[in-house]
Formats: sequence, structure tokens, C-alpha cells
Amino acid sequence: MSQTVTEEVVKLKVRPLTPEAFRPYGQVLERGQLIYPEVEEGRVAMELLRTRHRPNGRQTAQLAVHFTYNQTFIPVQGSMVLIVAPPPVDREADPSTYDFDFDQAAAFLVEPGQVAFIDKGVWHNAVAMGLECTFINVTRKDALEAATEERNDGRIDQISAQRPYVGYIDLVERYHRVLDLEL
Ligand SMILES: NC(=O)N[C@@H](O)C(=O)O
Repeated sequence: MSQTVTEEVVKLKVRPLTPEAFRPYGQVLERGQLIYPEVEEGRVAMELLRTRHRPNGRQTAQLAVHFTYNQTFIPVQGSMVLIVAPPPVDREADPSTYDFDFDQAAAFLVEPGQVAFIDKGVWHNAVAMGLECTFINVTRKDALEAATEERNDGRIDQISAQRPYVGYIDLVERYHRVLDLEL
């Protein structure tokens, strides 16, 4: 009889966003400091997105990755939880083999007025902390590309299908694991 494989739940405690705690993943912009959004292709673009609470929103199976640009999350209404993990070790490897370090994965509460800037290659996904979060997304856009379609299903593979420069990993498919936020 075939056994269904149930995924292992990896708990992530949601932590306050501080420059020190966030340093392995990027920078928290503070007054008097500068950050430099950067793209190796396309153009730097700023868009206003809204993400809404979704059923089972505490669990995340997919995360995005891109080495050609860094990215900035700036909540303006409502808070978000930014889930991150260090970049894959080998950028030149086949993206389908990119590693994911569960031991270094983390979740940070980003509140309105805070600015979370992730380095190139950092694994990431963002979910609404409450019912919804409207945030400024500083990202990459290629010529003629429109604003990112707002989704509430955490499906980075669907984003990747429209924006091929956004890579992703499905932790359930790859490791039979899922990240579960502990608030
Ligand atoms: N969902 C998500 O984080 N997408 C980004 O990678 C982006 O550049 O917009």
C-alpha cells in the first residue's frame, strides 16, 4: 500500500526586525543611512502591493530567489512577516539544485515605517501578519513589464512563470518540509 508522505513542519519563531538580527540577510534602513537598490538587468522599479491573509497562511512552502537584484520591502499599512534564508552557496549551480539552509532560515515582523532590504540571492517570501499588508516593493522590472500581479496564495512558482528572473524553491517537493510561523 503506498504511504502518503506527510511533510515535516519546521517551526520559525517570528522575531522583531533589528539591524543586528537581520544582518545575515540584508539591512534594516535607519535614519542617516543609505541603501542602494541594484539590478544587474532590467531597471529598478517601485510598486505598491497588497497581500492579504490566506487560509493556513502561517505555513510557507515556496520561497523566491534572485541573484540579479536586491529587493526592499516597506510596509505602509499593516504589518508583514518576511521569511528569509541565506543565499544558495553556488549561484552558478543549476537553480533546481539550489540548496536551502533550514537552520539559518528566519522570520521577521516588518511593521509600517520599517524598511527591510534583502541582499541578492537571499531566499524570501512575505505574508500578511494580520488581515492584509500594503507595502512598497522595490524590485526589478524588465522593459514593458507591468506591476506584479497581487497574489494571496504564497505561490512563487506562479510569479516565476510570469517573471522568469525570479527563481523559487518548493520545500515540500524538494525536502518534504514546510515552514510554520510561530507568532
Ligand atoms: N514575491 C516576491 O518576493 N517577488 C519578488 O521576488 C520580487 O522581486 O517582486
